[in-house]
Amino acid sequence: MAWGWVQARLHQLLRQHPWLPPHGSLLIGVSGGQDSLCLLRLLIDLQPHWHWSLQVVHCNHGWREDAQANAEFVQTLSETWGVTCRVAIAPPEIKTQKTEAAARAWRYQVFTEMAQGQNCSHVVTGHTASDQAETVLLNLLRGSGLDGLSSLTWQRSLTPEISLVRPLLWITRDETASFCQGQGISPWPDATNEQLTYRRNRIRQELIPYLQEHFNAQVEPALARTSDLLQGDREYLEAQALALRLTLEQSHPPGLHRVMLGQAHLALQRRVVRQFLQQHLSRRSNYAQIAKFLHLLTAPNHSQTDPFPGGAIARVDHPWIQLIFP
Ligand SMILES: Nc1ncnc2c1ncn2[C@@H]1O[C@H](COP(=O)(O)OP(=O)(O)OP(=O)(O)O)[C@@H](O)[C@H]1O
Repeated sequence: MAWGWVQARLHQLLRQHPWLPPHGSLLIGVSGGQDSLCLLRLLIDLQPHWHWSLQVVHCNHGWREDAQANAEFVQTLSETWGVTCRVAIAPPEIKTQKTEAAARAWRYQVFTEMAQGQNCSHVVTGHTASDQAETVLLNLLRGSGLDGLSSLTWQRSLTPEISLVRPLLWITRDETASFCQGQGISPWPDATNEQLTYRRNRIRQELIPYLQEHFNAQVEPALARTSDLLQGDREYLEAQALALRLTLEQSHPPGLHRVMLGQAHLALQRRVVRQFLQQHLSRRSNYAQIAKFLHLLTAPNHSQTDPFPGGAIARVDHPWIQLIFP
């Protein structure tokens, strides 16, 4: 098939960025909606040039009455297009819980385990600039910092061996819809997208159209660009914070040198503490937890925090702030 501008643009992008290497083994997450069908079609069109090995995974959450028919649609279409498709069925707790967060966590677990089982080095999803714009707005309204505003990245690690790649962050949902229409592809309608009960859908269906009409017709690519710019800043700050942490960390008991940490800029202090807590408490800390740790920078000797989740406390043993486990 002759390439149109969408295939050409993706091909050019992948030549500029080594996200999906030639001969790579790609596992493509396909819901059956317009974005992931556009992604699947594009990767199939580009495959003869890149020599990828392609497989599809569909996650059946079992939430909707048409879930089984949706799964069969993805399976049949993939196989018609010559790509093997595997369907994962959600465990009962996902079916009953019905929260977006639980469903997403389960999906990423399926992606990771299936990629490991099928020896795939890359998982590919169909997130678009529209998803990125919605994520920026959602997180901005929650009071996120740089990290939340740049969370939908082009690439991140699922495991040390497996990357998650989102190569459609440059295209909007309207453009994937036109692409599908132009190719004669009829996506599976997702009834949950129509419900305004989910905050993301309200942003998609009410806030973005309002912003497009009254502020910026190109608000989706504009917010996607904001996210992209911030991604670069975040990577830089994280690298600086890591380098600093390594110079002021002791391991037994885990601690940070508070005099040296106190001399750093607040932006770096917050990141160093977050990295430190994440490493030793094995969970992400929030703004309040980081603030109470930083409070110890100037507190009297032997001051301590109340317990972090899991029971550990931080305590000043000058010149160190140490983590003490129960
Ligand atoms: N049921 C599914 N099965 C397989 N892949 C899926 C499924 N749902 C979503 N995906 C993949 O994830 C992409 C984004 O979908 P969607 O925006 O609905 O997910 P999300 O929950 O917002 O994910 P994220 O948390 O990563 O933003 C899709 O283009 C597709 O590649």
